[in-house]
Amino acid sequence: MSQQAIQPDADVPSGNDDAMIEVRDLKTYYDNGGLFGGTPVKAVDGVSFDIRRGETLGLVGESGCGKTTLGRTLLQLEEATDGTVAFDGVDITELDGDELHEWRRNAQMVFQDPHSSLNDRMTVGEIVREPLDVHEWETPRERRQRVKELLATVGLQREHYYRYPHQFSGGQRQRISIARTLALEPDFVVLDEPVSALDVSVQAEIINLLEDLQEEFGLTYLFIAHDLSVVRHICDRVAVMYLGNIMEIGPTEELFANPSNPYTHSLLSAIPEPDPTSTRERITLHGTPPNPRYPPSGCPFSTRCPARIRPEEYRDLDDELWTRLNTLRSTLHERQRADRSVRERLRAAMGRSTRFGTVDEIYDELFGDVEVPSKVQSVLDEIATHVRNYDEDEALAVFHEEFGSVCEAQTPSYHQPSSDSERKSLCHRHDDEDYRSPDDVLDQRHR
Ligand SMILES: Nc1ncnc2c1ncn2[C@@H]1O[C@H](COP(=O)(O)OP(=O)(O)OP(=O)(O)O)[C@@H](O)[C@H]1O
Repeated sequence: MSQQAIQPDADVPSGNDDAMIEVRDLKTYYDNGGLFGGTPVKAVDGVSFDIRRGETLGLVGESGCGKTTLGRTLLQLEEATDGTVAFDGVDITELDGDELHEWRRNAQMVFQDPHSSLNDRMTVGEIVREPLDVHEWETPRERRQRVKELLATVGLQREHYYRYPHQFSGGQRQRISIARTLALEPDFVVLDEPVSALDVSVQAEIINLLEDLQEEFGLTYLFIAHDLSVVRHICDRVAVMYLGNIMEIGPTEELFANPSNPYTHSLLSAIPEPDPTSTRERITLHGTPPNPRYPPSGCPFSTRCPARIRPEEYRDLDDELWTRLNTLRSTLHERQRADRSVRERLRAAMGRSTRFGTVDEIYDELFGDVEVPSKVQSVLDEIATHVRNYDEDEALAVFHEEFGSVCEAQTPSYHQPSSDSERKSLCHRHDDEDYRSPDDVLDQRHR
């Protein structure tokens, strides 16, 4: 099988000519704007992908991984820090003023919560008409007429024009938002968790409406969602995001049936298994994602990855112990970045307990009930000495020296199973000359 590596910042060939939006090495950092700048939050940290005309691309990942920021940056509601977003060949990150105002007609967003996204002091008619007013579309009479048609299109009644949003249910309010979104006949719509806030019974109605509208008006969607079953139903392709990066992208059914990336494996494994005879174990993701202000070195997923590559001499170490060692690494990272107040330091110096557990507590918690070989124990002892001296940097250096691998030493490249494949996955393990594949490792450990 030939493997083709693409650097994350490379101009990724789309493999198809029907790309409506081409995103290349896009970064969106939030700067707190403090006096001395400070370290920015890397909400989107170098993503490249295409969105094809007429498709629905799903965007999934844990809370805080950068989905909304990415969606907003595609619409220029957030300013890109770096990279390009070409919309029908025009780099919209370069637009401003009148050009940006004019371009905005093409692209709209539907928000998660229909209760807070509609202005309760405006009538439904005024809300839906507002974009037409802003863009001075035709005459006021024609605008009113258009709004009434839009209300009918989304399954509301023309008489609803004069009512207020609070008179409507959640599902109806989301229909109002959708009507407003369609007012200027956009080509591209970002749907940011459009059904998450709705009752399950209403979710299907709104999903059906979105599918009908897509067909009728030839819309292209970016569908941001937590609920993977909805994504599986509605999306043609899916991008899986973690800590500002796209870990895997590919056709929905292929990706759900046969995930390539360890993060996709972990995310899908959280969905209840429909087959009761399946012997596959759930993969439990330990800890929370790292702070996007201080992403780890190497692979973004390395601190939690159930398939992290081990140094040769630890290949056969007990899996549970290996997991605990990874948890220790995450804990050291968190302590390294935590803002320790003067009071905390004083309490520690006086031997009183602090909100930072002592290293003995942490070791007891992590290693108290597992057998630790003497070689590992002596490294743990060395790490503990540095932690007692509040030198987490040195503790991590010792950790990486002994237990580290390519996963934290180098940023992985994207791999495609073959040059014409639509799948891409960001993981060192795809380099099958040197390592076992993610599938192999996870199958063995989680069967
Ligand atoms: N305006 C902002 N200023 C600073 N940081 C921000 C801002 N907006 C988002 N962030 C941070 O950027 C990161 C990505 O946030 P974002 O809302 O894009 O993630 P998400 O995947 O959409 O999360 P959720 O699923 O919870 O909506 C988070 O760490 C978040 O705290």
